[in-house]
Amino acid sequence: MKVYEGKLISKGKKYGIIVGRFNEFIGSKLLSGAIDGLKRHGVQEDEIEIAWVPGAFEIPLVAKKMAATKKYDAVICLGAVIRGSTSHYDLVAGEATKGIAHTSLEIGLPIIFGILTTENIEQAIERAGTKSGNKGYDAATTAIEMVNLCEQWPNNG
Ligand SMILES: Nc1c(NC[C@H](O)[C@H](O)[C@H](O)CO)[nH]c(=O)[nH]c1=O
Ligand SMILES: CC(=O)[C@@H](O)COP(=O)(O)O
Repeated sequence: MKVYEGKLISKGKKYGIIVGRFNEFIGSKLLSGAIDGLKRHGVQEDEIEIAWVPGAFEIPLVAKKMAATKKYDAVICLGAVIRGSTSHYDLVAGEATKGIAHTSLEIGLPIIFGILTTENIEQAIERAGTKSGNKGYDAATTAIEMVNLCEQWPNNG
């Protein structure tokens, strides 16, 4: 029986990070967590490139542009969509999710979903480096694992 696994160590791989500026104080904590997660698993500073976008809705387009360059082995998407009092939350969260999934499948590159979608600010704070960990860090380790896993079936989209 052959079992495929992606190791949690990075050597010579490049990572693009996209972070939404909306709810910036959460986004910047996710970004710090992601950088920490990459560096702790062997990624060098010059192997990381970061793009800030206005909000989560803009993340898929920039993910597609970054992925299309073939310069990165994975792209990590970070942001925080926090429910307000209108239907805006569902639209922004839904489009960001769909866009990221679609782009990842279309281009055949790991594009990691590290966007918080929370009912309130407390839930977001809990997931941005307090009691529920840091989802940016988790997104970084997911990216490394997926890069190593996907390398086992090269050049087939
Ligand atoms: N409400 C949130 C947004 N809204 C902004 C959109 O993402 C977008 O920038 C705007 O509609 C212009 O196209 N973005 C978040 O990331 N988080 C939110 O809670
Ligand atoms: C998730 C959002 O878009 C949110 O900030 C919008 O809040 P509201 O629905 O109260 O306009």
